[in-house]
Amino acid sequence: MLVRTLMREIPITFTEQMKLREAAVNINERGIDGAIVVNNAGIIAGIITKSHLIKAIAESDFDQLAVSEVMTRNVFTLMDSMNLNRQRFMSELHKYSLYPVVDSEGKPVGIISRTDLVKYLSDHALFLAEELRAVLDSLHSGVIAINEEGLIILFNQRAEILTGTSAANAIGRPLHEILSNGGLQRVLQTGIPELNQKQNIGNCQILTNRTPIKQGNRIVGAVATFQDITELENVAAQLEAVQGLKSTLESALESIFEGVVVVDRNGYITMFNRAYCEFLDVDAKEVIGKHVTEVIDNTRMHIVARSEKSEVAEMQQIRGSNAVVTRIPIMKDGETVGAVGKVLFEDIKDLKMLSKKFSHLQSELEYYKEELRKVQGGNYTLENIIGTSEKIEWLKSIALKAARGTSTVLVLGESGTGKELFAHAIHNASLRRHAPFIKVNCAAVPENLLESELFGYEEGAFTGARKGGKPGKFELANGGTIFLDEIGDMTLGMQAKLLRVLQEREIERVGGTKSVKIDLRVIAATNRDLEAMIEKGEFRQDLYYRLNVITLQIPPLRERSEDILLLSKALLAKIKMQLKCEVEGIAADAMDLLLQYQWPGNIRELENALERAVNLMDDEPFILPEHLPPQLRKSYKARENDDHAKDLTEAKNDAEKQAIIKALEAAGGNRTKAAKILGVHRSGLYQKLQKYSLR
Ligand SMILES: Nc1ncnc2c1ncn2[C@@H]1O[C@H](COP(=O)(O)OP(=O)(O)OP(=O)(O)O)[C@@H](O)[C@H]1O
Repeated sequence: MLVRTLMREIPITFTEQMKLREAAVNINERGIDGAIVVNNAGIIAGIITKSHLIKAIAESDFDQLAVSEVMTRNVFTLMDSMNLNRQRFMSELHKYSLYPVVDSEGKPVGIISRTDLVKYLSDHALFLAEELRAVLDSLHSGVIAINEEGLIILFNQRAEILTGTSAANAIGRPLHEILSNGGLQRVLQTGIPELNQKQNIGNCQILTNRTPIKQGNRIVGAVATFQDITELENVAAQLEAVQGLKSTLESALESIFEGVVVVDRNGYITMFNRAYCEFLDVDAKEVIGKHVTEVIDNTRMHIVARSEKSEVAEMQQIRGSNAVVTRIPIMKDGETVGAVGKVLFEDIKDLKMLSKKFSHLQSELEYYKEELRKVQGGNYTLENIIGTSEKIEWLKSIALKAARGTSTVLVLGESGTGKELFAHAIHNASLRRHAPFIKVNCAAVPENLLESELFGYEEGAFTGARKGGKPGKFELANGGTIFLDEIGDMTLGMQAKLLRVLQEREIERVGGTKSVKIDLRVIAATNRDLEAMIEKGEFRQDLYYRLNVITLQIPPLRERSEDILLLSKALLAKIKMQLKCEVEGIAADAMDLLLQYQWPGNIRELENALERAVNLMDDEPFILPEHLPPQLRKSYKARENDDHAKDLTEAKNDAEKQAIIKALEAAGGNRTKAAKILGVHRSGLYQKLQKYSLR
């Protein structure tokens, strides 16, 4: 339109029009998409292709226009490529000063004066330049271009943001002053594009494409586009982490033996592990995406996926098995977004088997605990005390009563009669049974160590004292029972200290300065005659009274021969288990020997005799007399020959018993008075009363 208007406004002669038409036709015939260039006077100045024309205008300084020169240069280039006669064209150039215009199809559409052409094109080009600038600035990518000399000629807004440099500051300056990375300079030199290059600009991760700008084959600059991929990289890193986690979880779920299923909020399966696939004989690919009710019988997963309540260890009939399952809702931001289900046991039978195995293991554990207790010094109860004799039954009943309280108990009796056994049994029948039972053998600990053994010591109390000190047995037994065995062997000095503990119920460590309250029950035992010791000044009477609150006088085995049979059987069973041997029992004549023997070593001696016998046996099923220790056989013969002596002892015992009964009658049942009548100590009378079962 503009061209047509211009044509009308520019006066042109008919001849000129003809000439122009001729020239235009020439161009048209050659099929060039371009324009004939005429000068101010309408003389044809040349022809120009559209692309060259735009370039020529872009490169021109319109204020000091040298279009004709530019055009001339381009025209010559064009003419050369078109094989046109340059001479002829040059002469035409002088004749006309007009610019004809052809359309994109090469048809001449008018003429334009040089001034108007320049004006038109310059208006148009400026518009183009502004439009281009707006486009470049709207790009999310940074664009930087340099010219042949490496000077920045293009720097869009995004490049300003990325580099923190304004375009005004950057344009015209060498690239390296703005960017440390010399990639663009390299591309300018090599002409080789560098695509998808990662680099850091400031804190941003940038993806760069660098390409050379070419004119023909000549590199006239280089352009780089920059894309900020920091966010993308962060997202990618997060995605990678999530992917890693997902695959770890998946492989963990795959490798466990229990079947696991995961459903979304609507009950559609999103995960189904290998174990579940095997259980149901299905393929994971087939079931994922299906509704859980289509895959698992009697499932409640879709219900749990909408609730907030877990269902733990529920029975569920799946493929004819009574499976045990657990269903747990998956919560996200306080909302249920799905559920995870787990088959704990494919069949309840497995659970039963497991529970059987468990109880088996538990009983094994109990067995080992029991064995350990034995190794650690026995843990007897009243039931372990064998014997049905009246004396033993009575003692057990007293022991039970003593167990209910906290009073000190004194256990008297010959060696091996079971004093320690009773001490244990009292502790185990008492409320203190879960607290420690601490035994101290007063005869076994050297005198100079007994004090620190019982009371403990503070650090630095004496040379060789352990760092940090050491608690004594009293402290260790706190809350429980301390069993002072062989109390008769304690020195008078220690007796005084023990008395203080019993009175004040507090102890002080050796080398310490503060007292510690203790709560314990004391059970003392001895095979010595404490009263005789008191008389000789070897045992403190006051301590004796403190200890002698409840006394258990354990009878020697010879005074309860009715227990020998039972004890022998029980002890033999114990020995058989320990030695892992087969013995059917004790032959009658061997049993006679056991029954008649006086057993100075009491039950310990009986146990040893039986153990010896078992070791001496060959293939005999029963213990025979010859397996028993010689002293038993000897004493049997001696006894046969010594019936009179036996009668004498019995007669003596009978007389003693009668004398006590009479004294008690005379004293009206008052034991202190009776003891005085008999001329014995009160405790001596008590012992006799127990001996003759006179209650
Ligand atoms: N009534 C009983 N039933 C079963 N075993 C018994 C009985 N009495 C004692 N024994 C066993 O006899 C052995 C000696 O018992 P214990 O050590 O209790 O005697 P004691 O009187 O404390 O001996 P000592 O005075 O030498 O310390 C132990 O092996 C114990 O198990």
